[in-house]
Amino acid sequence: MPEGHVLEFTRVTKRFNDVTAVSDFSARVEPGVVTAFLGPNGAGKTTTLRILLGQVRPTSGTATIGGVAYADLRTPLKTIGSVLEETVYRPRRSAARQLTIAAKANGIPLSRVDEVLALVGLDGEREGRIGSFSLGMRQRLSVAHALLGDAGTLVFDEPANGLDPEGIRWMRLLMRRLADEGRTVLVSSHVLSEVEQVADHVLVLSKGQLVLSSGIESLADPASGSVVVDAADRVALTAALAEAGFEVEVLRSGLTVRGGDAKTVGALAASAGIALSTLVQRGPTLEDVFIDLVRGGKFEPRPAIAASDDVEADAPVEGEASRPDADAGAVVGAAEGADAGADGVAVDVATDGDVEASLPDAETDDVAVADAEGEGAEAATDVDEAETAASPEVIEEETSEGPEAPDTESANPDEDRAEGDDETTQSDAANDDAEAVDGGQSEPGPSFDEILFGSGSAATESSVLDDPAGSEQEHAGTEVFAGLGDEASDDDALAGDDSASESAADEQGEIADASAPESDENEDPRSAAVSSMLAAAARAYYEDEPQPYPFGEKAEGEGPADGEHHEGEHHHEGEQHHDGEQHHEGEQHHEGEQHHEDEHHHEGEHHDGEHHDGEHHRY
Ligand SMILES: Nc1ncnc2c1ncn2[C@@H]1O[C@H](COP(=O)(O)OP(=O)(O)OP(=O)(O)O)[C@@H](O)[C@H]1O
Repeated sequence: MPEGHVLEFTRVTKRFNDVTAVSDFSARVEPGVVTAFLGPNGAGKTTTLRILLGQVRPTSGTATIGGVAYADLRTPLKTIGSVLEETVYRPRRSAARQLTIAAKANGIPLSRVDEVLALVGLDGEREGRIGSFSLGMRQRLSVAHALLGDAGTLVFDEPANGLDPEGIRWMRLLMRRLADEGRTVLVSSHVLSEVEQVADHVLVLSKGQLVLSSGIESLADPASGSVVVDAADRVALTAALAEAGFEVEVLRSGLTVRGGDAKTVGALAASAGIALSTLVQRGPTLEDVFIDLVRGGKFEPRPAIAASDDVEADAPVEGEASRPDADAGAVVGAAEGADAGADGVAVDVATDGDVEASLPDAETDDVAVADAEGEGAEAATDVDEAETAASPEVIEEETSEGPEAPDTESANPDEDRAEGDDETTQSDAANDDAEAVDGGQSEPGPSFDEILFGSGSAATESSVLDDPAGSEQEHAGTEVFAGLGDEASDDDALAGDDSASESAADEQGEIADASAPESDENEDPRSAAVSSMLAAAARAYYEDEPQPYPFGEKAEGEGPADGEHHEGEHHHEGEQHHDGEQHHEGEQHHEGEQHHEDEHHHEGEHHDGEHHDGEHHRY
């Protein structure tokens, strides 16, 4: 079984003309766990991953896989497999053909093609033309490609896109399994719920900067979550809570109260003479954490809940249950958040839905990018076939609005799960002293969107939270980085001249300088791996997972792990995505593997993928 590699990002910065997509990003991603790379649209996740994959040359800094830059890997596909957003394929190729080309280019036994096709559920589409595939099928094909080399490291960029609920679940289980096998799994997402259910460790990126690195278990402090409460007289209950200064969200299944615990809320209701029909203490969602974080740094990592076992009990349930339902409802009270630290902002927190919604504008405009490449690329498209090129991803033209594409799949499967847990824990709690929460003076705290976008105020200065006791476990550490709201940092960077760098960036060879991982100073968040509560939940599902996982021996000669220098292929081979053919080929643009990468890819993908296929996630 291939072993995972440590991914090391050292002070990575990437500027696209006047846009700083990634700013001084340092992080270490460990094997054996699922690390979620979280952030809103435009935060810089894709750019960071592309830098790791040698598709975009960083303006500064390094990104390495097991200490080796992508460009220096001899057999990339055997070292790191990736599923990037909006991958483009040659429409006339069959799935099997596509994978066969990649296998050949990477010295992978052709028998592996059918294996991975079966693994992703496309065995029945072996000869089907990719152009006729649905978005979800293409996504599965991308996964098949990523798994082709049985690599020890897998990178998924918004993998849920295009997948139906079952597909998303399948994807989660797959990631869980890969991590459990000791591989390194890095998955980006802007949909919190997806991450919560499978991640062991979370890296949060906001406006190109790492703002939080934490083990999921450290975030799972039930006390920092919220309370779901309901009563026949919901109006009266809402009023009482609002009056007491609680922030309340009205959801389909009840009211979600932030800033207090079940005991307090129950007591408050009792003193107001309101009979409750539901009272449930929920664990915190990532949203809760972020909100808390910004509100004066209330968030404090919780001692890592040790091992998986215990974890199972609580977490799982909570994990899912906790998700606030897609805002079904209107935010009500808002008033005071616990501490008034934050500046005013609307309070409606929530749900993924919100998150997405808000993104819209953000970075849309910036796109600037590369020029012409698009076309060239396209042209190739059809031409294609020829296995010549190998690049799998072709697309059609580029438009220019890369980044913003509308997100199709927002589809959060879980959306509604909501607090299905309404197990009514009727609390009659007689306690009267419902100290109505901390004063009602509060000002509304910032919304989750604000927090992530930093639009509002927010963030404190990088404060590093202590590691929860006993959290030395690898990933248990939690670090909160620089203020989310700081835009300053970025700006400085905006050197108009970068353009030069861009174009220059193409000098393939260098993309991702091989420079070994320079020891980055301090920031190396994370610590070790530990199974989180949520991971435990995922594992639970895992049991039912129907699909076999045909990895195993295979591949003669492909040494998994080190990936480094085994065979003799050059990095240039461009295995990255699909085929693993050299960049020199001609698909460059399309595929985005080449030098010109930077812009190309993005553009290509975005445009192509998006427009044409409508699969985009961006806004
Ligand atoms: N080739 C490019 N040329 C110019 N700007 C770019 C290019 N690629 C990305 N950007 C900009 O860099 C920023 C980060 O984009 P990136 O795609 O990395 O974000 P993301 O976090 O992956 O977003 P999403 O969740 O929407 O995929 C955005 O402002 C985007 O417009």
